[in-house]
Amino acid sequence: MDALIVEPSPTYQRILSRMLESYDFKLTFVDSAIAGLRQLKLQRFQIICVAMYLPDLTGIEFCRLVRQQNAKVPIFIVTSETEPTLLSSALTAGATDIIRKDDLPRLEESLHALIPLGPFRYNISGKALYLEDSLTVAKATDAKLKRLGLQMDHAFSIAQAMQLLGDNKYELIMTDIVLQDNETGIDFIRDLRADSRFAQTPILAVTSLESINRRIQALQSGANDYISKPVLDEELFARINNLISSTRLIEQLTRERQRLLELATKDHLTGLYNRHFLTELAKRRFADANRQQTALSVLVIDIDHFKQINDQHGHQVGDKVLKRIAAMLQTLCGAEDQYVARFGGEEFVVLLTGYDLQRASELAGQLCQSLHQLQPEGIATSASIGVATLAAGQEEYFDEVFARADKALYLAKQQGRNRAIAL
Ligand SMILES: Nc1nc2c(ncn2[C@@H]2O[C@H](COP(=O)(O)OP(=O)(O)OP(=O)(O)O)[C@@H](O)[C@H]2O)c(=O)[nH]1
Repeated sequence: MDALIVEPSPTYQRILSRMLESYDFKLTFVDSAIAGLRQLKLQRFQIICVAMYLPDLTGIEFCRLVRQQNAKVPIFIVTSETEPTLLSSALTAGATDIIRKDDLPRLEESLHALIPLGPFRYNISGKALYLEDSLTVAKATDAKLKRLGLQMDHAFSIAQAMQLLGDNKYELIMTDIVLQDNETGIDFIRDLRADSRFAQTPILAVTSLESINRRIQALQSGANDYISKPVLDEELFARINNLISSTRLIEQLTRERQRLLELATKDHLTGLYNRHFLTELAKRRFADANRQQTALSVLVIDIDHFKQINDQHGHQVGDKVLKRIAAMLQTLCGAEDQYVARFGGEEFVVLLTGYDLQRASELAGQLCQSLHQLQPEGIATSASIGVATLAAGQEEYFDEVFARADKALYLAKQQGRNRAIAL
C-alpha cells in the first residue's frame, strides 16, 4: 500500500512515517501541494496525509483539487489548527478526517477503520494494569488493548496501582514515566521488582520519544521493554504480544523444570525425597559437618512386618499405609535442618544436621511412638529405627555413619522391633 505525505515539517514527516510504516505503507514525501498533485498524476495512493499550511496552497485547497480527480482516496489533514470554521471547510472540501497534531492516535483509529489489523493475529487474553495520570490517554489505551484482547485497569498513582495489584492478577503492567505529585514510573518499576509477587510480570514503560535517559533508567530499574509516545498501535501490539508470550514461555519452562526436578529428586509414591537425592545431599552435609566440626545424625527407619500388611490387605492398601507414614514423617521431620527420604520399599532415612546422638535418639524414640499410634488405614503398625551420629569434631563420612545406623536398625529388629537403637 502506498501513502502520500504532503508535509513540509521534517519532524512531522518523521512522526507520520513511524506511524504509517507500522501499517506496512510505502511512503512518498513531498513538501508542497504542487509536488503532491504532480505525484498523484504519476502514481495511485491508498491514503494521503496533508498539512494544513503548505508553502504554496492550504491543505483545504489541496484537498479540493484532489477531489476533482479522485473521489475515494482517504485524505487526512494533519494540523495544529483548532479553528472550527476552518475545520468544517476542510471537511466540505472533501477531507476524510481532520487529525490534530496533539491527537495523532486518532489517525491510527481512522486507519484501523480503513485497514484490517495487520498481518499478525494475537492470541492474548487477561488483564493489564496501566499507571497513567492522564485519563484521556488511559481511555485511548484501554480501547487499543481491548482490540488486542486485554482488559485494562487504570491507576492514577503508585498507591492506587499497588492496591489494584494486591487484588488482581495482571498479565502485563504498563506505566507512564512522568507522573503527578513527584512520582515517577521508575519508582513504580523499582517497587514492583522489589516485590517477589511481581518478579515475573512483564513491565512495559511508556516514555516520550526524546527521553533516552528515562528509557535507559526504566530498563535498568527492571522494565522489560519500553514504547515511545506517540504510541503506534501496531508497535504497541507487537511489543505487548512479545512480552506476554515470552513470559508465558518462561512460566511454562519453569513449570517443566520444576516437574523434572521433582521427578529427579522425589519418590513418586510418597512425594518424599528419593534415595539418590538424599545420598547426594548427605555427602555434602557430611563434608560441611566435618569441616565445621558440627554433629550430624542419621536415622534409618524400617516398618515392621510390612510384608504381612501387603499379604493381608493387598498391595494397594500397603501403598496407602506407606503414604500415610511418609506424610507423618514429613510432618515430624520437616524442619529446615531435617531431611526425610524414602530409601526404598518400606525403608526411610532421616538426615538431621546439627543433631548429636542424644537429640537424634530422643527424636527417634518419639517417631517410634507416633508411628505405633498412627494406625494407618486402621492397621496396627510399628517401626524399628537405627540411629548413628557423626559427633562434633570427629571425622566420618555418610557411608560409614549410614552403615552404623543400618546395623543399629538390625539390632532393633533383633531385639523385638518397635524401638530405636543408637550405635
Ligand atoms: N505396597 C507396597 N509394598 C512394598 C513396596 N515396596 C516394597 N514393598 C513390600 O515390602 C515388604 C518388605 O518385606 P520384608 O523386607 O520381608 O520386611 P518386613 O515384612 O517389613 O519385615 P521386617 O522388616 O523384618 O519387619 C515386601 O513384601 C515388599 O513387597 C511398595 O512400594 N508398596
